[in-house]
Amino acid sequence: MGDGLLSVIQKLKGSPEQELRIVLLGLDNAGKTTLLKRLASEEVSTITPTQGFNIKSVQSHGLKLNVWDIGGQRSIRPYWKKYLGSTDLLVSGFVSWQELAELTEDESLTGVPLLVFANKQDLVTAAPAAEIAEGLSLHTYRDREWQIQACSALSGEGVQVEMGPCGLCRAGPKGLRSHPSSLQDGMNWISSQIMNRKK
Ligand SMILES: Nc1nc2c(ncn2[C@@H]2O[C@H](COP(=O)(O)OP(=O)(O)OP(=O)(O)O)[C@@H](O)[C@H]2O)c(=O)[nH]1
Ligand SMILES: [Mg+2]
Repeated sequence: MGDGLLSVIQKLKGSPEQELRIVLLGLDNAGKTTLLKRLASEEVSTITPTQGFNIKSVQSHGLKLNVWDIGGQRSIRPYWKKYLGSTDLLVSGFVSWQELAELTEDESLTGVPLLVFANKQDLVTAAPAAEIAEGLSLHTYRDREWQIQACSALSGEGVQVEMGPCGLCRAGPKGLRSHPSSLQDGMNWISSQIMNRKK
């Protein structure tokens, strides 16, 4: 973690509690509920498909993160946009670039940072984060901060991280770098993004 990020987090610790709304969106079976439960340090072995939505409040670096996990089944997708109002951060994964572009065009998401979790990295069949970033055309997102975070929500482990134009972290020679605990780093990134927005 860079010194800059660390100092932002340290500043956060001394500030009064702030509440943030984070929305998790993605196709069914992507692992959103598993990620939500992992973030809340809950058991992740018995999770069923989400019919509507789940909300959990997670404390991170003195921030209260109200995380909304929206079901990704086809029948629920038409309602996704109803959940976007007052969003501070959009977390996504496993949507097509068209779906992501359409979602992020929603005016309630103007300038809202985007964190993409490239989940299920424990599976040999998982697409690498760089491939997902390319598939989603993340490099074309110039009007918002974005980050792609490879992880396994099941194990809580992360593999690699690549960051967008925010400059908090420079990509390595292949556009990726190893990272020991990317779920936590994802939360750190969220905290720093929000802090910057609230300044
Ligand atoms: N191998 C592996 N399996 C995972 C991972 N994350 C989630 N899963 C599994 O994927 C399945 C779907 O996970 P969910 O968390 O229910 O997925 P979801 O995105 O909430 O799905 P919907 O609620 O239908 O939108 C479950 O069987 C999880 O155990 C992961 O990182 N690795
Ligand atoms: Mg779910």
